[in-house]
Amino acid sequence: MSADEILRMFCSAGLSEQKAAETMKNQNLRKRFITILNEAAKHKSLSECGMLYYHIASKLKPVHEKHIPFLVTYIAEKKLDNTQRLDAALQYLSSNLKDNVDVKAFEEYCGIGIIITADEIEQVIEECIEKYKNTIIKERYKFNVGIILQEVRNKLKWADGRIVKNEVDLQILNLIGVKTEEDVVSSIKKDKGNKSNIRKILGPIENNSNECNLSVSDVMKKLDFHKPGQNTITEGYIITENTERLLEEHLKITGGKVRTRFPPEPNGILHIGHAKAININFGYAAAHDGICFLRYDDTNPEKEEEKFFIGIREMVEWLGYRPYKITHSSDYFDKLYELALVLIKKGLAYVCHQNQKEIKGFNPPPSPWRDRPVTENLILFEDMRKGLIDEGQATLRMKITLKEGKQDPIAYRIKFSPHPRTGNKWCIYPTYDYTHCICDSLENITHSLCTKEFQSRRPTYYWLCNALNIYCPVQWEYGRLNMNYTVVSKRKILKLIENGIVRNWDDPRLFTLTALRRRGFPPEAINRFCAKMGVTGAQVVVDPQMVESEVRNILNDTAPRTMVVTEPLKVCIINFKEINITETIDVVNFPNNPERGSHKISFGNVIFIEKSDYKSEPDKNYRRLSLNQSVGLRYAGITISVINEIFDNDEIIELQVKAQPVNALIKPKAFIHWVSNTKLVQIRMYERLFNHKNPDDINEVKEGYLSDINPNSLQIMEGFADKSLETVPFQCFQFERIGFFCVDPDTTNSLLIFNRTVTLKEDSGKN
Ligand SMILES: Nc1ncnc2c1ncn2[C@@H]1O[C@H](COP(=O)(O)OP(=O)(O)OP(=O)(O)O)[C@@H](O)[C@H]1O
Ligand SMILES: NC(=O)CC[C@H](N)C(=O)O
Repeated sequence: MSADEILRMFCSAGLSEQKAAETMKNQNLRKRFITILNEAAKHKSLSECGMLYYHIASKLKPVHEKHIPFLVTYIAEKKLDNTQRLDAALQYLSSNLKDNVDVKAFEEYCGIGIIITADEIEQVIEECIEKYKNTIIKERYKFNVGIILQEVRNKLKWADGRIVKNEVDLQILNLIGVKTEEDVVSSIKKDKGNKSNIRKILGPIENNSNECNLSVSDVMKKLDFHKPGQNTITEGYIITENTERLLEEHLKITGGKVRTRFPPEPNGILHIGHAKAININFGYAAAHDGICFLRYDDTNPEKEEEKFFIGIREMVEWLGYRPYKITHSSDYFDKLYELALVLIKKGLAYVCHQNQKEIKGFNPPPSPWRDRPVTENLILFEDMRKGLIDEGQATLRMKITLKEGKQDPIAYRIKFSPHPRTGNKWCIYPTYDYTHCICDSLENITHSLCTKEFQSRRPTYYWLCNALNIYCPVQWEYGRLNMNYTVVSKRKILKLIENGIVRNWDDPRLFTLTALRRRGFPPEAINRFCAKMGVTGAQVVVDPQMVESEVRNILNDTAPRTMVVTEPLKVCIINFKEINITETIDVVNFPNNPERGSHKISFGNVIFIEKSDYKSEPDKNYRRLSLNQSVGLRYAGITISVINEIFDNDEIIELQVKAQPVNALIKPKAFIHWVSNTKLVQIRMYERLFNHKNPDDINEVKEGYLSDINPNSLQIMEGFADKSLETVPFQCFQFERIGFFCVDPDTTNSLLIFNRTVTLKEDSGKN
């Protein structure tokens, strides 16, 4: 057939001229579409069903081409009559790889024969609209119609999507009338809001975490990942003649359970971004009754240190997760080496002598050693292993040309560095591209979840598993989580430490997990924050307030209250003996929940209040203590009025006051906190470490992030707590009227040290 004839055939199947021309350019699609149309010609159904034929032509995987006549018959007989059923058909074929299709199971899977009437659709939609009636009336055209479409889909799986959508629109219109000008304006606003919405959902990875307070488990249950064993239905998965067998073996080993892994490099500490990865991997497994490995990805020996292995595990456990098993990429070094020999023998890997510079960049020249004989490759690879070739003089490369032009990724390189676990056994170490997929395969991982930047590595991942004929897991990618006003890169944090800007990796101004623990962030707050961020394909960049607000939510319920004065001013009650008050006062730990216990504090003739709670001559809105205004003391049931101010030079150093019991007549405008029998405490007040949102963006901070330090990021104060206050490191308290604070592990017997976790409100300011 001439090109013109083919074009005409495509157009008569219903393609526009432009679509037909595009199809001509795609060699595989063109060929497959012609085959399908020739098959369809036997049924004389070309013009009616052309678009459905095109649908299979564009979606059919090469291994299913043998099923073309089968599918065409179903389409021609109007049994597969819409794209929904067609997609189900393709999905069925991908998950059932046998040559002979089980017709009964197939028809059931595709809903063939199920007829859904317009009346049924109308009725189900009516019920849904009734359910959401109040919200629809309130939100009008801002209401998310997707909720109703999804519910209808759940109830009437095979209803025609277009008919459903039209009916939903119609019923909503009947309920709330046509769009008003206000609806139009607010929907424009909403659209603008959505543009900056960090939780933009991409691809099949979805959840509605912005809906309400979902837990990690709720979010993970909603993710639309494949079920174990259903690898073949995922996009881009490569099916070979071994796939079916390998998947069967895989399912036998796993018992059909979800298996994930969290694979950090033990070359540094974990940060807030890793908390997301931990929650996704451990959380997804837990939510599906599966298991998750903690696998140290230790293939760069010179960067790895024992303390990082320990620190990583500690933080995973601190977030509340228990690995099913702890493994290391290095556990598989022998196996990886054996498989490298297999690859070489298959002619799929070769020893190359190009240096790093030569193979860098886009479209580098092909290696002149690409076609060297297998025997020579085996000898040279053995020389590499024995340390007979110098570092940088040879690599083992995989023979795969990727779409993006990247060619032959490196599998092994020479490094004369001892490994923290395998010592001097190896001087060749496998790369990420070579190691990761094989380790995933050996551990029978079902979902290899990683960040978006690894998407371009997916082809190598799939290629290598298939080249070695081993089980191939499915890789899913999600967006990284980044935080404004901080840096998380290990190199940059190290610089901050070296320059004495922060004290260590766990300095509470950083966003490493150890720093957040030291600052008093409860792990549940971090997990909830991660749940709120959701699992999307888009990179998420948030301000610290987002996580801080979760911290407040948790600490409100868990941190007992106590009174601590951070900038003390001495107050002497001159009529103390007359007021007849007990010297020990019982204070509830949680005022909203008195049954959760109380603690005792002392009261006496000398107390300390905050300097800022006294102003000699305040403005008229000031509600606390002044020369002419009394103030109440929390829990003591008395008010104090100033009799005398005592100065040292210009500074007030003491107040003499008279106390009176609070009663119906004497009701102060405000009650302040105080401490009487004191214990010295050091209080470390933290602010953001950097002034700019993106301190490491050279466009924002010309001189670099080291020049962007907020000079007030740490202020150390000395105050008083009640002498009886007992604490353990990391314990959190709510200091009345000030904020949430956590006991720093630097605390000694003689000095209690607190870190400010967060202020009480996002924009704190006392009146
Ligand atoms: N900011 C982040 N957001 C979400 N996941 C992350 C983030 N950083 C790392 N991860 C994921 O955590 C897992 C372990 O990470 P690993 O320590 O090897 O990463 P990394 O990229 O070297 O981290 P970094 O360089 O930021 O310290 C990987 O799956 C990685 O994709
Ligand atoms: N696939 C992944 O999750 C990547 C993990 C790997 N340790 C890395 O970040 O380099």
